[in-house]
Amino acid sequence: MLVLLDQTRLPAEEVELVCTDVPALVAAIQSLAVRGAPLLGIAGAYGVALAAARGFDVADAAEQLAHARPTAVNLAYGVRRVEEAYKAAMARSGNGSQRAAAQALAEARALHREDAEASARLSEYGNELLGELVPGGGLRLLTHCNTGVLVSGGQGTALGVVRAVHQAGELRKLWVDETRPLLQGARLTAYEAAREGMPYSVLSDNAAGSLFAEGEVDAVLVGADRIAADGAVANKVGTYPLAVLARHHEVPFVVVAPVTTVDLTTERGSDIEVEQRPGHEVTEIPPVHRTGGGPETGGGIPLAPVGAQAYNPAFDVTPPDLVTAIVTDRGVISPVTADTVAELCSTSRKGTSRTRNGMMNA
Ligand SMILES: CSC[C@@H](O)[C@@H](O)C(=O)COP(=O)(O)O
Repeated sequence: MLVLLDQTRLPAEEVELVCTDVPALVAAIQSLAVRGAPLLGIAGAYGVALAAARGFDVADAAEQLAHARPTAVNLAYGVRRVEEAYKAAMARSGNGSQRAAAQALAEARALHREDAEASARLSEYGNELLGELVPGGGLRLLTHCNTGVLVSGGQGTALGVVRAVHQAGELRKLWVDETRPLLQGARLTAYEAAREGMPYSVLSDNAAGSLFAEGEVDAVLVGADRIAADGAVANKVGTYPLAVLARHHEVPFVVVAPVTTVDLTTERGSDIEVEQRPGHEVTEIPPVHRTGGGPETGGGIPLAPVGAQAYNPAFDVTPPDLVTAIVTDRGVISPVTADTVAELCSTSRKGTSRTRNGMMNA
């Protein structure tokens, strides 16, 4: 079985969600009980291992899991990687499905461990980059959605960098966008920031403009769900307006993501499939415990007339020219162009990679 922390119940309760089969895990992914690009990859990987261990149809399980949500490329990456390991082990051992199941689990664990290692490098490189972009320390950082330990095998992506800045004694303020409609910022990032003792404030998403105008933001740090070959970045809806604000106010806009989030098979940002979610997430305040209420409602407190139509994309796409830098576990991409993305992706994991201004990271 797979035991997850149910993120829909945070910060009120820390409740475990036990998945004993693939449909339960698919439901957990779709309800955002488990969410965030790197964690989706890890969960998908373990989901395939679970299917193998329990004797389910692994190809069918992989298909269901890979398509549970469309935007975060890490989900399909994790699923397909473990599926391939299982298939290769089956081919080697004939009918030895137990051995193949063990191989699938080993592959999921390897992916989990690699994500933790990648996140440590992201924190290090991101912290270094901020030191260059905003010299002098005492940083006021703005972030969107949730990108910390809750979504990673390690410290996370953007919030992992914030944590490194905080541990270095250089975080003056973390501005936490509430991240409507599902409030991953107010519920989850604030939960992590509080546990870490960070100085933070939650703001409504539409207060970000006045915060920039008052000169209160030194840099924006966000994660990514998919980075296209042209450097466009899909991330939680509300990221693109922050990038526009950052450009207008001449504030660095930095994306932090493992290289597994770069999808060279998606040529342009406009090719990225953006998940559309149910309207009731916008038109209702969600109940902590879903009680049903029919197809038109999510069982929450109505904010709009029942039956109101809603526009509810889960993500938006920020064009590369608005991105100051992408911090990856292989180094920093800046400027962000199709060429610099391709160059970074072509470097070997253990090799050196060019970073901004020709500097090198080990
Ligand atoms: C490290 S997480 C990067 C992204 O996955 C994160 O910013 C995000 O958009 C998560 O969206 P969610 O819909 O909560 O899964």
